[in-house]
Amino acid sequence: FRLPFKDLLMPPPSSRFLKTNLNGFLGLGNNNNNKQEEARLVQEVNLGDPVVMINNVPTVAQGQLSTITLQRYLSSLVSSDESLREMEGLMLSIAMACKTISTLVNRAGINQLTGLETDVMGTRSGSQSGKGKNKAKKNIQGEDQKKLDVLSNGVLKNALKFTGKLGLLASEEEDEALLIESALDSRYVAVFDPLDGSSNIDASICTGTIFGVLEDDTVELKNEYKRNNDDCVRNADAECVSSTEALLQPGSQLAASGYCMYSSSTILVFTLGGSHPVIGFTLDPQLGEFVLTHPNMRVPKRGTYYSVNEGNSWLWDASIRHYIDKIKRGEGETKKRYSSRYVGSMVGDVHRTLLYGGIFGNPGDVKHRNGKLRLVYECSPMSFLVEQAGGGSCTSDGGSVLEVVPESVHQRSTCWLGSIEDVQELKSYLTPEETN
Ligand SMILES: O=P(O)(O)OC[C@H]1O[C@](O)(COP(=O)(O)O)[C@@H](O)[C@@H]1O
Repeated sequence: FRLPFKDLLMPPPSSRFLKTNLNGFLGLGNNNNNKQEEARLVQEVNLGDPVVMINNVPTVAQGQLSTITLQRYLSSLVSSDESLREMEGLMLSIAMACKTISTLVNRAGINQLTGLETDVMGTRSGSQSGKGKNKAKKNIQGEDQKKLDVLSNGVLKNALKFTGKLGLLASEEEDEALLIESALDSRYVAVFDPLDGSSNIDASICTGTIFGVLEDDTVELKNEYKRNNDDCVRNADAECVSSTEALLQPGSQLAASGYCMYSSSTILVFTLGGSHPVIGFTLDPQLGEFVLTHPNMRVPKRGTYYSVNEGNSWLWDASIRHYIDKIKRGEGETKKRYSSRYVGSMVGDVHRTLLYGGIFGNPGDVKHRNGKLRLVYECSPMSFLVEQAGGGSCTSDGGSVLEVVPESVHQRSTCWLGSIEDVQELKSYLTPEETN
């Protein structure tokens, strides 16, 4: 069956999807008891009894995990902690956007959504053909934007705006932070990379969405708005741009962070910080719902994989080259030889590191001192998540990623994260004086 294109940008209609297609998927004929079975399934996955939580970790009988949808998990959390109600709305909107982006990514080749986002240039400047030349659009960091970068950005931006729970947002694909006039009183601000690893998108290699939610100093936002006579500076899309510092908070201040990985499965992994676990939900294509698959993700204390772009090793600091050399020769603390695993999509490499352990890094080098990754919407949200799962993270000078105070929304930062013992071993190379 084919979904008309416009439906791709609409929130995936889980129950309608279920109603129209479950029979087909489950190969059920359409007689009465199948209808009852269908109704029971809808009932159970969406509403069901409150989820039993021990220390905020959903605790269910084996084999029952997948009856817990994201919606059910969040409503159970809110039933025991009303202060999470706004976060529930935000997470459900982020999940809806990720479902939509997952569909866009899966069908990119079918819908001609691969390739670069372009501008038609020079029609008037007397070009012979009279036809303009397509020129790749670039984001503020000078990177070519993929069509799916721009589409995913639109999907997530609108999903967050529509919640009415966010006063400010920043994205890798937006030159400036955007003030949401209709929600200046809201409690939260959000940062995101709508499609991370987009250099892999046209080859259908895993990509992902990274997000972070911070508590907001609303007064600051309102004052800025007031200072502009209840108006604001607007960008080409008439959106309010903001120069407030509400987004420039260290990662340790995050109220929630996570990613959604688009790969052989679509997996949403996040934490609400504090006493909440790092938890993972897999998109069930039959139900169109995220169902619980990873109730309490913990990074193994030690791994046997390193994940870094070794193509740049000749440009690295000697201490980093020394560390990687030692662990791959089996001359590190464990005397085990480490294997290299590198997808080139941070979300994919971090997801594997969260599950299997080891270390992922974007170390920076003599050419790019601060590496390639952005602090506010890549390094901080991912470090917050990995540390919440019992792992570690640091910058290439051995400092804490989560304590770096951003000076600008798009600033880059070096970043290492993974198993706590692996990060500590790396730090012993980066700051020998501190560790000896
Ligand atoms: O090409 P390099 O230097 O290995 O860098 C790869 C890194 O860059 C990224 O692709 C940056 O992501 P974007 O696609 O969001 O710009 C990361 O996903 C990945 O870890």
